[in-house]
Amino acid sequence: MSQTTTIEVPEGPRTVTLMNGSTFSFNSNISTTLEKIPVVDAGRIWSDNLEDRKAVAEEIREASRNIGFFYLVNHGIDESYSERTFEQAKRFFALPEEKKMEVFTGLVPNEYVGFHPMECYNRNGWKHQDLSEAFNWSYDPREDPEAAEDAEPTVSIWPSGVPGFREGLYAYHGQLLKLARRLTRIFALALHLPENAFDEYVKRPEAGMRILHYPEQKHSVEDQNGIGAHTDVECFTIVTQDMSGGLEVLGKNGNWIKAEPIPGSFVVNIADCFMRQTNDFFVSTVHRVINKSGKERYSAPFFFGFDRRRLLEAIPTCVSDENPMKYPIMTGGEYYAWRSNKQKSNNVHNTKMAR
Ligand SMILES: O=C(O)CCC(=O)C(=O)O
Ligand SMILES: [Fe+2]
Repeated sequence: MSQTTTIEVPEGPRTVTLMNGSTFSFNSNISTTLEKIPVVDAGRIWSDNLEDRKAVAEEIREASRNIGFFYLVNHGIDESYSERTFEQAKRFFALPEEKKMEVFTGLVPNEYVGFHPMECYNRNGWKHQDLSEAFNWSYDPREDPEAAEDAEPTVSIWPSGVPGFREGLYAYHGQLLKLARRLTRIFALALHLPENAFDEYVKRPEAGMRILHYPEQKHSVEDQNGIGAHTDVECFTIVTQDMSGGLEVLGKNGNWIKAEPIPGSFVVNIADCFMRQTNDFFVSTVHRVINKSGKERYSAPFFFGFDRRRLLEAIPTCVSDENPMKYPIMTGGEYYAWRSNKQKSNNVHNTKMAR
């Protein structure tokens, strides 16, 4: 999600500066499956036995500190929810551009919600704009079966005259909320904290979601991304991808690793707030999408983080006198708004509108 700009390096590795301020390099645009993304069996996260939950938490701990990505299989969410979401995505993206622009993201300050048109960002400053379009929506307590009484919604904008669109998307969102709250408990165990350590932080979570459409790649992979290399903003992301492939993860050695689709699985990745709060113990790994499948690709990432009213403080097991907190402390709300505005300021439609 975050925006990036390229520092031109004529030959050798390409270097990119991320929206969170850090810089990374990669060796070439070739991606392989030589390195493997770990597969975690989610069945045990629902076990009544604490030892089972601790065992799966240790697997997630290792994945989160080493590569920052893992597949989650056997998660228990019926596939009909993702199928319905992809049907709604196909329907929405097929609408005329003027209709989609009725919910243009530029209409909502400080939030990342609404429609992000095709080729409106160029996250890595490549020759051609990123070849994807997206629609984002956010947390609404009316759609959360476990909502706290005082929970306020974050604004979302919905297109008129598209019956079933909002309902279909929130049906899946509600299922993912339940899974994400459970995973938050497992992440607490993974950080060697009591299982309920983060419960208060996700009663009113930051829980935005998006549907994305990537047409078939038009230009060379040297000149265009589907979504350019970036890191996500919140604590962790749960991605549903179709069977097209194209999601790539940057390994520590600077090579791109393919996150090949595993039917019925999620791809889970650590995002920047968790990296900050764990003082870099968990890695928020750079990733991108280039759709070389020869067909349209659809995906649905769910971004989960802590209550925006709370401070993003250091996690106690990740700081010490020898290893003090590296990041300034601010509320979730301050951090999310800063990132949304930074990303959206690079939307070419905003520039056009300002002229
Ligand atoms: O489409 C995907 O598989 C991932 C998209 C993504 O990384 C994002 O929206 O942050
Ligand atoms: Fe992402």
